[in-house]
Amino acid sequence: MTGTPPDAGGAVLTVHEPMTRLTASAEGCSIVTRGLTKRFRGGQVAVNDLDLAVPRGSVFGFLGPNGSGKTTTIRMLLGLIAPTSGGWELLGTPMPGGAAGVLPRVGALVEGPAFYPYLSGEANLRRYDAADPSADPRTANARIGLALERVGLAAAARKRYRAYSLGMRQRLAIAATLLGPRELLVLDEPTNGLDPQGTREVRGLIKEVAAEGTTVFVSSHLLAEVEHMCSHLAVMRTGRLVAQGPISGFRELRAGGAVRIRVESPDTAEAAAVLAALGLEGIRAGDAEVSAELGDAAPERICAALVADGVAVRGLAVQRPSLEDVFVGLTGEGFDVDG
Ligand SMILES: Nc1ncnc2c1ncn2[C@@H]1O[C@H](COP(=O)(O)OP(=O)(O)OP(=O)(O)O)[C@@H](O)[C@H]1O
Repeated sequence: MTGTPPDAGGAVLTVHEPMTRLTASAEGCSIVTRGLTKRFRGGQVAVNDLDLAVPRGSVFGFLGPNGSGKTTTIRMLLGLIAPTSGGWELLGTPMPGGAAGVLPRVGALVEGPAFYPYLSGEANLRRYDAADPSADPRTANARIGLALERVGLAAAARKRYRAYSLGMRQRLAIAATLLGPRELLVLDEPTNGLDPQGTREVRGLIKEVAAEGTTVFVSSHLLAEVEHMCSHLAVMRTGRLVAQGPISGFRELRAGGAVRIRVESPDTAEAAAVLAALGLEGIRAGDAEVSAELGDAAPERICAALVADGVAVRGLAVQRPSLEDVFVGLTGEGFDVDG
């Protein structure tokens, strides 16, 4: 394989445009995929030639619009479905051959676990624990107690599941993934359907688990969520990886994006003409505002030119691109910013 080495925690952002091939080495990575591809019967290519490198110890946001292939990728990683081609490693071990040794060290939340509404949180976890052949029944109490403690449900352990809030239910689902010591946690859209309070709870919990040294791989279609939680990001678009790297790299991409000047005015045609006469590019006119790329122009000169031309200026703002703009540029689609 040729091309860019994987970023295993450095400051390099790989933007796959045109698609570049990672020399994905397992060193320093909890997850590595090489050319991972899934074509469903019927011809749909859900994941296309995916090269991921997830640094050990990272909180890795796997971001993409609905249908971009996140769940399919996660299901392949966990051995729930077989890839059409390509390979992958978990915790430095080639898969699927190493599954028996590796999967007990990996906690996963893909489809929400089925809990019994009339049983307590603790009793539900006990059922989960009992179903795990690798778990020693003699230490079940300690394991369950610790898992409940870690997700902040120790006080509500005896409450029935049906009395739990949405956030508590999801924390219990995460507790079920933490019944053993895990080096890697894989969570598919863990805050989907949660209210803001539940989202905060789960986000806080993920940060705590990561602070204890567990690598967390978390998928989301919500940009705002991963932005505040993750150290690294990968962005998917229709089954392909468009960029991956530390979040700082995405912020740099934003800093390098075009700064725009926005003029609020009822005289949009005149304002646009003044901006054009000043040599500004990328002019966009709306109902009561006009914007353009600022380039090297000084905002105060633009303001003076508008006023000198008799344009009624109601507002003037210099705008840096948001991280949202960066993603729209990478994926061609917007993300739900607030959920
Ligand atoms: N079992 C299947 N058979 C055929 N097509 C499938 C199957 N599972 C998923 N797909 C298709 O593969 C594509 C990727 O789906 P996937 O669920 O992986 O995306 P996603 O990014 O997780 O989206 P979402 O956030 O909506 O779950 C979609 O077009 C989906 O319709």
